[in-house]
Amino acid sequence: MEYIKYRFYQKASRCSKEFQRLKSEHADVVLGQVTLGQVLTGMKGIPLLVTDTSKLDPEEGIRFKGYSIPELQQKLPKINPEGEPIPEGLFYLMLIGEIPSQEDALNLSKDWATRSHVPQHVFDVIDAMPKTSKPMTQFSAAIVSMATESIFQKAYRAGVGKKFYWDATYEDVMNLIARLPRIAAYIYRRQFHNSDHIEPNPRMDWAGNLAHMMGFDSEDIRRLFRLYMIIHADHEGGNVSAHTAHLVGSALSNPYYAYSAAMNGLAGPLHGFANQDVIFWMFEMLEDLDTDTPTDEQVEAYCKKTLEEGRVIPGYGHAVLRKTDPRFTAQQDFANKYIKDDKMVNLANQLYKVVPPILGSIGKIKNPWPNVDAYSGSLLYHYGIKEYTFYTVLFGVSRALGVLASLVNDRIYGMPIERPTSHPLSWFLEQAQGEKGSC
Ligand SMILES: CC(=O)SCCNC(=O)CCNC(=O)[C@H](O)C(C)(C)COP(=O)(O)OP(=O)(O)OC[C@H]1O[C@@H](n2cnc3c(N)ncnc32)[C@H](O)[C@@H]1OP(=O)(O)O
Ligand SMILES: O=C([O-])CC(=O)C(=O)O
Repeated sequence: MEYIKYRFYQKASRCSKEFQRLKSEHADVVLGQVTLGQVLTGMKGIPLLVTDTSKLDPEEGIRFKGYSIPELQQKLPKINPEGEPIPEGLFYLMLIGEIPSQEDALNLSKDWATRSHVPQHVFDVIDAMPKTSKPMTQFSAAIVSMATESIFQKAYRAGVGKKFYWDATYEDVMNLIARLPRIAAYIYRRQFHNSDHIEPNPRMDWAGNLAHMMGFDSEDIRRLFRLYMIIHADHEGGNVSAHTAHLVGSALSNPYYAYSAAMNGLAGPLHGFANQDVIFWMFEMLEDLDTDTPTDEQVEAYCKKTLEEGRVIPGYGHAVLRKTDPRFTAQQDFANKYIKDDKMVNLANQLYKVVPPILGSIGKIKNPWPNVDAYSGSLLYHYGIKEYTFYTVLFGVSRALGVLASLVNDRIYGMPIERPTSHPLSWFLEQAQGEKGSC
């Protein structure tokens, strides 16, 4: 058994026993109460999911296996000591629970490079789609079309026993993660560079190779991509993309099905689509105001207009966070360090000053602060990746790291099919007021 798989098995099989023990010995433990308010506002705050890769604190933001983003920037292995850590190290941490050595991270890079061959039919599926289909549509279709390769599906059909499901899932997950950069870059070059494709460089790291295949070979962009792929990788288990992969996977659908479904959720404007929506909205603002350097008053007026039209301010607000997202701060720090006087970066900074008081004054918005999406587009745009309809695909490449590490955990823990209970609206009316009403 290869080293990382063996390390994972050693660690996770102990946790798997704990999971099973809790299930059999402590099933009656009460974890909390569920209020009608929680049911009617998207099940927020109900402790319903077991996810080991990361945990989100409303005030502090995300921690991956206990490590904050600044800690990861210090501790995870780097290729360039002046740069950002490589995402391979974060995947290792989320899967195994330990900060990897440089050698561990580089071995993972090599492992993914050997798994990165994308079957021709996946490219054919992409090429068969009209150019009018959005990059996320192509991404999701490409991923599901790769289910032909699923080792888990074949193993299941062959009658492999439950306790080996994790092994086949692990293989699918590693292959899928290894191939996503090639698929994403293929979509990018097809859509925006006349199908002038660039072959992978098997000697490069996962994120650097993605930049390379998209046509960007500067150290600046590699540094940005490594940061981007780390900060978007996971956000505990309840966000739409992670929860979708977990739910679909719980039916023992193979990882390709589960991750394609997750990408359909990420493509929604309240979730990952916001990172392309932010830059779209910022350009719309500059056009409407007919200036590249609006005053705070002009920006404020435009935000109010957006709200009056019944739209959300993209990149602001969060279902869990109640403070500025540390992923926003990491990107702002990056911009402060490496970027001088850029139009869209300046506007992102200006919005951070102007938007929170406006949203805060409305009253109903629980979090007036920026989330990760408020900054990412400005950075990508600055470095020449101007085709913002593609941005969510980059998010989708990154999110695989956390979500698919969790899927391997799901299978080694032996998690059951997920199946909560539903009731008609009349039942909830009856619970609340003693009578069903007319619905
Ligand atoms: C990677 C990510 O997925 S991060 C999130 C990316 N999404 C965005 O940036 C889109 C803009 N933000 C939003 O729409 C929301 O803040 C969400 C979807 C992120 C969270 O939604 P919720 O948990 O429902 O937030 P909350 O409880 O604060 O919502 C209460 C009300 O405030 C509104 N609200 C919340 N954020 C905003 C915002 N940025 N602009 C305008 N209104 C907002 C909600 O639409 C809701 O209105 P309603 O009562 O009329 O339906
Ligand atoms: O946590 C959430 O609901 C949304 C989010 O920020 C993410 O998935 O990265």
